[in-house]
Amino acid sequence: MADTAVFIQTVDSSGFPSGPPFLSRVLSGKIFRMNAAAFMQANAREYGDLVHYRAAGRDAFQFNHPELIQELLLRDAPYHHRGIVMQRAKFVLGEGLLTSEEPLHMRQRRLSQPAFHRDRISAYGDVIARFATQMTDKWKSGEVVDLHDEMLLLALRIVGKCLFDADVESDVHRIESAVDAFMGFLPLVFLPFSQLIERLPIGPMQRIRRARIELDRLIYGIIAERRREPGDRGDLLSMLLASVDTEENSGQMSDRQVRDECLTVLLAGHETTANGLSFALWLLAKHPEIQEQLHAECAAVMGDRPACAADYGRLPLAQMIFAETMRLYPPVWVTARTAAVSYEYRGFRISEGSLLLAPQIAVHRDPRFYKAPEIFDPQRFSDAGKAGRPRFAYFPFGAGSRQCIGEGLAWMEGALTLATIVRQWRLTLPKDSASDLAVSPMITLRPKHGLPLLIEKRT
Ligand code: HEM
Repeated sequence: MADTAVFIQTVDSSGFPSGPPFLSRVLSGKIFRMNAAAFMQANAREYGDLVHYRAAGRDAFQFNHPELIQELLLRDAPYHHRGIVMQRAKFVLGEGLLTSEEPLHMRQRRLSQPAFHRDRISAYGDVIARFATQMTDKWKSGEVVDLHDEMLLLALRIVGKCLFDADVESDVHRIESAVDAFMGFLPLVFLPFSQLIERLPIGPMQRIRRARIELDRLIYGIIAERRREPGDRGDLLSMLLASVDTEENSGQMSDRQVRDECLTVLLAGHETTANGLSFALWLLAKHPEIQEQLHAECAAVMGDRPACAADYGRLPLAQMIFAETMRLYPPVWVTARTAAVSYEYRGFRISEGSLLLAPQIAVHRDPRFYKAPEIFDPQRFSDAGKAGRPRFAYFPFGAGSRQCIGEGLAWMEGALTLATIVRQWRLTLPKDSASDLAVSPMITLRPKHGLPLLIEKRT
């Protein structure tokens, strides 16, 4: 049995935990722009469970052990603000759930929560299965298809329909290019004087401003349409609008706030799920034996009919495949905070403004908690496989008061979409495909060059 006790390396001369030298390279932004995930993985391997370095002109602390992750995301949460990427993301997202601080965040979360209740998620299950079937009905056997594009489109349609009862199909390309523009913002955040750069008329900022205008037009359009035909449709937008209507005069929630929440959920709710699904399909193409096991599960549960919400609980292998995929390729690959105050932590001083980083991408591949961590093995998420593993060795949806509000929807989407595809289709890597999947760790972890796979209809 591996030694799983917390290991913090000897303090260096400056009174911090150990960390990588050549700080100037980190400061240059190059590491964060090109290589942040690999950098954090190397830190975890080489410097132990709490690593210190300088990044973006601040002290950065990297937390690499489940016990430390729990302390960071739960116990010490009152000492923290959002990470700097989310703080700057207000430029696009405003004060939505992802970016807002307490007490606004908690109030908005309470208002939004009913739309993500278990009973609502079951109702969304049938929408997921229907849209996934519509997608595969258009596929042609023997073609190589970029399934990342397909997953983005699917996830966007699902979130649009379930949470806004809106058909976003005609706006998909506008939304995607807005997301791309937004991702291009990430490298700028880590440059010195990044707040000044935001105000400059340079290419990436111009693109983001244009994207924001496009997104505003779309969201305010959906809101206006709903105001013309008010009523409770049981979705998130109904809940937000109802609260505007009742609280308008008390000034507690404005139209702008509804826009911020809608935009946040639209962006947070589709790119992550689409990336998770894409990684799962790639892993299934790479592991035909596991793909066949999933096909057998789907055939036993669904026979010749398409999936429906009620199948979700009967597809344990589909769920385990999605779980193991997010272990290896967590769509949110690092969870970040900044210290809102200075505080003592395990004998160290964390000063106000420090960056606090919990990298899923490193902890999920820690050999102390996952034997042969590079191997894709969905059985790690069977009851027996999970037994004895610390809760915070796996946190693809974060934890604590900021834990993903859409987690239930994402699990349902993951399992039902994989089942819909694999029941009828066989996926293989096209000839001459690289044996590794190139990934791009921006705000989310995404396949770098799309996901071209050969799809063949099963007979
Ligand atoms: C596989 C898919 C998904 C993954 C891996 C994922 C991951 C995460 C993570 C790690 C966080 C916490 C961030 C932090 O602590 O700073 C988060 C927050 C959030 N997610 Fe997700 N997410 C997924 C799908 C969704 C979906 C489907 C929705 C909505 C439809 C959604 C909406 C949100 C929102 C609104 C927040 C902010 C919650 C808050 O701060 O109260 N996510 N997500």
